[in-house]
Amino acid sequence: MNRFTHQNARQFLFGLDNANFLSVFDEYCDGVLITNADGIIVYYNKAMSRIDELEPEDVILNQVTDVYDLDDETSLIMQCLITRRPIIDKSNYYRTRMGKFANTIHNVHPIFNQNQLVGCICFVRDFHVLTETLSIMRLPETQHRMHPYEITFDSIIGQDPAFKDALNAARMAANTPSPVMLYGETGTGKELFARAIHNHSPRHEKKYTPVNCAAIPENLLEGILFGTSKGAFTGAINKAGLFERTSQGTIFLDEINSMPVGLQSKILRIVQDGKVRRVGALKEIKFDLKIISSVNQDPHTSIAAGSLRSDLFYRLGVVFIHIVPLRDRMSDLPLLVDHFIDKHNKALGRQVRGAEDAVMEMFYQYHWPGNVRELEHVIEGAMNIMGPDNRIRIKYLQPHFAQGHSNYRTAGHRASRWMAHSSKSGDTGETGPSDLLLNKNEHEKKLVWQALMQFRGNVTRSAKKLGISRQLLYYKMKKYHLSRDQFR
Ligand SMILES: Nc1ncnc2c1ncn2[C@@H]1O[C@H](COP(=O)(O)OP(=O)(O)OP(=O)(O)O)[C@@H](O)[C@H]1O
Repeated sequence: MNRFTHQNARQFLFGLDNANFLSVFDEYCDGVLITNADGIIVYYNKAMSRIDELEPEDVILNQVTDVYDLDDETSLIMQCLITRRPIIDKSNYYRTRMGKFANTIHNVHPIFNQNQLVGCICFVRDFHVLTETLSIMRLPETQHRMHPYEITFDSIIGQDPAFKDALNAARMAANTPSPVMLYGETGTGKELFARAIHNHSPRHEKKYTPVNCAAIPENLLEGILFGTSKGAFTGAINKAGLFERTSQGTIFLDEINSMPVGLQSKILRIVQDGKVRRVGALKEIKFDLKIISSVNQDPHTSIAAGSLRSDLFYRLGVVFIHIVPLRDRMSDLPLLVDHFIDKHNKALGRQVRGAEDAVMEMFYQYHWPGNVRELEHVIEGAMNIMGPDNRIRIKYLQPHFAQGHSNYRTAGHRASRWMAHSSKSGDTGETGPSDLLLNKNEHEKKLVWQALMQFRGNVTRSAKKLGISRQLLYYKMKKYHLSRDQFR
């Protein structure tokens, strides 16, 4: 018989006077479990007891590996104690020794007392609710502020040649059943492309299901995608997965390179067979879907790193579309800025006319790690605080953007595209400190380049911006080996 109580256990771990804070956890919404340095459970709250369906009295002062059907390798608590490092947001699928299965997210932290490891504290969030609903799909971004059905290729802004190629490829692929893989950094518009493909496809009246593979715990993903069958595991119910439920529509597997490789092989098999089998079921069910997937890392790098199966890449990347990052299509900046000002004018009932030159200059010089999404947020943020003014000015930019911009410049990336261009054209951009003429030329070339970039090679508008005649601008372009086509 277990003769220990909570109070004994607290004393066991921390000593009498230091354990009063533990009462905070008694009613805490998530499970909380504390062990000593040997993995002996010394605290176990009510939420934990509900998740495991075990009584604290049966658990406290037992070894973790005796309570759960886990060993030193598979128990996150034991791993935390062995490595002495925290384990953050790790999904877990475990079984208690009494046979209860649980789907959880674990956060486990080692506890040190004067540099001595004395135990660990484990916070456990129950994901049972998710398995019940099986509807963990990512909702389309609210920022679209456009009904998803309204997203067409016309709502995707960009004239850059590589970007237009991507749009054309997507437009053509919308009419075929072949899978499409979108590759682009965060915020480049992958979801927008996926939605436009669906809306242009013959399947547009059927369902469109976006699934954020990175956001769903590994152990739930299989059931969510393929469905579950009663008896597959304790508590499992008959439920169709998203492949089945999207019948004849389009499924968008976002960030497929974050999906566990084991599950990637299953996806490959079912895509090849055109049939899906619910977890724990014998019967296979046919499906007919357009599959769009996305990767946010160069697939060849992901394959080399082992996070993407090459066979899946070749299967799903039949049509492979690269969406270029914003920093590589800066000629689209004016268009995008106008588009977002217009969009937020409508949303906020404003009449903002544009951004002042200094803002555009700043935008050109920035590297936009968050791509178009970041640009939109910067504009929206400014429009929220500019009062009745009708131009976006530097003072309205959010401090974090100004900070990010300044960090980027201080890190030596100033006008990186400019520098890249200078070195490409054989001009290193380096000037001796006393070489005034060279410095002047360098500065002039930079201004010409920026104006042409801003107006996408339009000489009349660029000359006007620079305050010089068109003839003089042509002369300067010749002098600096710049052609209009470079900026279109
Ligand atoms: N070319 C574009 N034209 C208009 N809006 C765009 C464009 N590209 C992106 N956006 C806007 O930027 C935001 C982010 O786009 P989206 O969610 O499609 O990016 P993503 O590549 O899927 O990002 P993540 O990988 O982080 O999910 C959305 O609000 C979208 O409307």
